[in-house]
Amino acid sequence: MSTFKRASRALRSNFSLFSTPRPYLSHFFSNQNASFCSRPRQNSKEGSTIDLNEYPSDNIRNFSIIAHVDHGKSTLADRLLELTGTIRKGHGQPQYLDKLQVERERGITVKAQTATMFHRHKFLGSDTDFLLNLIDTPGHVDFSYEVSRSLAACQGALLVVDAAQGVQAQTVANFYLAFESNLAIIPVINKIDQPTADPDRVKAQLKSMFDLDPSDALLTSAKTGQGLEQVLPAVIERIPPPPGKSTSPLRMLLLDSYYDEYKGVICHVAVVDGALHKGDKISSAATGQSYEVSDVGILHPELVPTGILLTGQVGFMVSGMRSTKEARVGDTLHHARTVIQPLPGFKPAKHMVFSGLYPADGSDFEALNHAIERLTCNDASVSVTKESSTALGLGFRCGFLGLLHMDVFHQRLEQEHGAHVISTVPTVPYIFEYSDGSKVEVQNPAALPSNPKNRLTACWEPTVIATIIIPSEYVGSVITLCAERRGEQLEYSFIDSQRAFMKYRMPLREIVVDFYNELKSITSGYASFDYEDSEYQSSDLVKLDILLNGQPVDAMATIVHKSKAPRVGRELVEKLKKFIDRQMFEIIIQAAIGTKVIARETLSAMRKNVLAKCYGGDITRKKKLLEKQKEGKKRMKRVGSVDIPQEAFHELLKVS
Ligand SMILES: Nc1nc2c(ncn2[C@@H]2O[C@H](COP(=O)(O)OP(=O)(O)OP(=O)(O)O)[C@@H](O)[C@H]2O)c(=O)[nH]1
Repeated sequence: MSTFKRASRALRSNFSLFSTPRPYLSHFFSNQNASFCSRPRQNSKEGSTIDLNEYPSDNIRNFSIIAHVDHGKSTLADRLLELTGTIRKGHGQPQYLDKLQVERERGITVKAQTATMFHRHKFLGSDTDFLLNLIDTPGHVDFSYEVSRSLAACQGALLVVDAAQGVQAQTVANFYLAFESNLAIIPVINKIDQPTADPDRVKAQLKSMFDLDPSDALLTSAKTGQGLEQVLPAVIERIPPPPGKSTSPLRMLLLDSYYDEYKGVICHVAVVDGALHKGDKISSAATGQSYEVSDVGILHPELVPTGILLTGQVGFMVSGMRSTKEARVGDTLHHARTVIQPLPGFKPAKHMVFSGLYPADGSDFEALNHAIERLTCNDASVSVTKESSTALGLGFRCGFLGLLHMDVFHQRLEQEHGAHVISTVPTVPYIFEYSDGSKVEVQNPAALPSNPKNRLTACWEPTVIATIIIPSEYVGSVITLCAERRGEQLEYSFIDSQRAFMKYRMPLREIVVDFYNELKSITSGYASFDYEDSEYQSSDLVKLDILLNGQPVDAMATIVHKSKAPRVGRELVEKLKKFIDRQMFEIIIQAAIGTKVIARETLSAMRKNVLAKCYGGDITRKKKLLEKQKEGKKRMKRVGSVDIPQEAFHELLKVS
């Protein structure tokens, strides 16, 4: 029996998810021939005309769309929004719910987004109006925290699988997130319009890996619209209504928040019990602070005030909170002066990589502080502590869920908050033990003394359990890659005749930098990869210092496995030589472990002349080049007497 089946069975015995049809299912099975009305409601609900009292919790369905990257979640969400008349067909903006600039530029979802839709459906023999809350989630492994938070507000999930690619690594991860949250899972085999689509093969995979009944799978094309009419009826019939009690005191879960210049913090909430009205006095279970609700409503998909949110409904609330310190994701909010049992909240985010963020211009520290405050309001999974560096001045040490998450946070700081940032080489959190018995967790290599007073006696590094799914012909090269990255094989099996499934325990630092790219390149893009954190393992680690003209640059220090130190040291100094501009004096670039130099390069003196290639040319062209150089200089950091451009810090990341 496959691991999946075993796990699935074990979990099933704990959660009894699919085995017994639930009461709401019995209706579905006896009404297979019901005629479903999938047209948008004639009286499409607009603005303040929406009366949420018409939607008791029995008429509410809360569901997420989960899938591997690019299997079509956001496109499917678009079609459902159109089908219900929530957005106009051909609104001109594909992946409507991917609103951030970074999401549009990269074509990926990084933030889960909620949208409320209204849909009339023949239920129990009569036309009934339903309120459906759809949450579109990210697919990339770095954002699975967003997925697990979204699932807390749902009773069901559409598990979307590409009809040609079949089950991939994040399909597996997301299935288990939904399964362990005891959600009703509706398999949706999407992209059936593709010439290489093979829905029967995907159905067989869903059966063999997750024990999902092939006849439950919906076949759709979010592109052509084929099969979409089955989706909302399935949501209504197969997903249970939210279980809360309308007569109990108010308890609502704070799902997400963001900062609005005019309104302050806007919170996304799920009302679990009771009801919330505009003007109510509410308290936070986490901080004990009280607020008055100045606005409340639904996301339809923009903010639409309704004055009320009832049991089971998901919407927004404005209450004068000012920062993340007040709007804590996972907090339970309740009416002031009522005693309630707080909701379980969310597991704290586990930070996989840490990096220093410094203002590109040292004097902008306060501006960066402000920008980070605002952005963490919308991304509570980032940890932030102040730190200082001899090379870069005052800045922040931030913990991220992965490198893509770090990159996206960096980009959002620039795009949404105008902050120019230099980020230092990311590191994973190591544990070091000294001869006096003390143990420290090191999130910043610079904090590790190069010549410590007490002798280092042991080091540990974090590991992950990596799941890799690949076409069988690439098995050999993937095994070689994993061995090079110090991986230990835990499982190797076949999903079907064409695809292999492997599990490895690997040091986290081996996979955070460039592992996925390499895996993709050796498998012609066919590999899919996911990981979850695991325990620490003992390791032989050393601190590698970078010195410029004999002076260590703390922001460039890194911790590496001893066996890899000579190669990494050599590559680092070679990269730096390429990226640091020649200056009026000679620069000696060295990599060292303690006092021992292991690599060295020399950059000879000469100032870079940006006009060198500008033969003739009029004065405006020369001025342009000089302006560009000036702009570039703003992004430089002076260490001692050496100017280091931001790209040098970025390039270090790729090597180390
Ligand atoms: N042929 C075809 N292409 C589709 C279909 N659905 C989505 N696509 C395309 O697949 C690509 C990815 O679609 P998205 O909706 O962004 O996928 P996603 O799962 O939301 O992606 P992430 O948010 O990055 O995980 C886009 O180019 C879509 O146009 C479909 O049914 N058929």
